[in-house]
Amino acid sequence: MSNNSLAKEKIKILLLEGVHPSAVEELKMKGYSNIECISTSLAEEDLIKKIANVHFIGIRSRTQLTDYVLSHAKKLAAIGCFCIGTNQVEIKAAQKRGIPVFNAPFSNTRSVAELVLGETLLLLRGIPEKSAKAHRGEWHKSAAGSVEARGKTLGIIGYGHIGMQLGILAETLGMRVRFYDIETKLPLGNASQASSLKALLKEADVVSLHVPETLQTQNMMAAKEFAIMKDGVIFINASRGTVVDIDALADALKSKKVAGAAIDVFPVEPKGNDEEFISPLRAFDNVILTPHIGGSTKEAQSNIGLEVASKMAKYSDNGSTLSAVNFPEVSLPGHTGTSRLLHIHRNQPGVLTQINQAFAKHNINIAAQYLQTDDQIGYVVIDIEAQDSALALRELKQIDGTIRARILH
Ligand SMILES: NC(=O)C1=CN([C@@H]2O[C@H](COP(=O)(O)OP(=O)(O)OC[C@H]3O[C@@H](n4cnc5c(N)ncnc54)[C@H](O)[C@@H]3O)[C@@H](O)[C@H]2O)C=CC1
Ligand SMILES: O=C(O)CCC(=O)C(=O)O
Repeated sequence: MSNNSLAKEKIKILLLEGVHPSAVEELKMKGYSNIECISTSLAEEDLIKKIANVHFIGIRSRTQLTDYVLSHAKKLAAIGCFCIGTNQVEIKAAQKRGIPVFNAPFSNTRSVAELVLGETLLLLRGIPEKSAKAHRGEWHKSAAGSVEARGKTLGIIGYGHIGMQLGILAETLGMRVRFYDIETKLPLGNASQASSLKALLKEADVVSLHVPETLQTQNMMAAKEFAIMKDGVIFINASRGTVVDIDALADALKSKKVAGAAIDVFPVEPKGNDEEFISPLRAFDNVILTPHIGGSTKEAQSNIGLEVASKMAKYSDNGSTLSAVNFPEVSLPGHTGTSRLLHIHRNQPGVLTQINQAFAKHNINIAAQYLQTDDQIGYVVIDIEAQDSALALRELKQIDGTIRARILH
């Protein structure tokens, strides 16, 4: 966004990847009309051209907002990830440019948990394989290898929002729930925390992954981990594709170590519905393959649209950064009769003192001031008399450590 206040109709918003229309409705209701919607992600060179002119961008999981792409986003004020995962954005690169990133941390939780539970039931009965055979005209009526979920152990790796929700649903079927997490977590229902990943893998009949993509979770399921699992284990991944070594999974399926799997996310995913999906897992009838649709339900998408759009509008309207993933969180009251200025700076000693001294020098009266910092940046919001705003902005831009300063309105 330019450094000065911009009329709402001039604020350009780009929504990619078929973000739900509820987002557009919400933005329009808040007075934003300059919205472009594109149903796919964009190739890097197209993205770079588009992003150069927008103030807000909304994406889902496919658009890669790298440091390089963001270096072309000179006007960008904020990023909305219309999903849970934010690994597709170089978060630190956005932060160092003073760009907050918002997401929807809960809106598709239930959808993922329901899908995983359904897949668990189907895989425990060998349904994908039997169904594939029936499609080819083969009649495979047999109880061999088919078991009930009741009494089986579900091992959840990553006991966050989705893992917890899944655990509760699985208990209603009579499953025993164990989980592994790097944090000590309060178990819901009768679930209990395993002392180590190895301990969990040894005892689970069904292993389901619900961790974020991080350096630590990269290939966290590889040959060594499959070897520890029970023979005939069911394996589910609806977290991120980078978490599982797919070749190791293919080997474990070939050797029947893994009796069935459901995979929703892949190390490399097609950019759009017209691109071929390539994976060694296509060879297996006992693997449910889904095109990253864990969170793709009407309910989830509609809620996500509303949630993220309202966070972007709130930031644009009054500077609130509540629940931004890379920014100091400031929840702000509205301001009437004053002008609001935002100042984003590197977190170094003395910035607030410099600001207050600069304002005092010109007798600029501060009606309200809010400051939050994290380890990297500081975020100050200042309400002043409207007539002082241009001068105040000039002063803010001179402050040592400034990343961005602008007048909201
Ligand atoms: N397939 C799909 O469409 C969807 C996929 N997702 C993916 O699912 C992931 C999980 O979502 P939520 O449960 O909402 O996230 P969350 O942040 O609530 O929970 C993640 C949990 O994983 C734990 N964790 C992190 N690193 C770990 C490690 N190395 N070992 C064990 N535990 C670890 C965390 O402590 C936390 O408890 C998201 O990050 C996203 O990538 C989310 C929604 C839809
Ligand atoms: O629905 C999407 O586009 C992505 C869902 C997802 O993986 C997430 O919310 O992290």
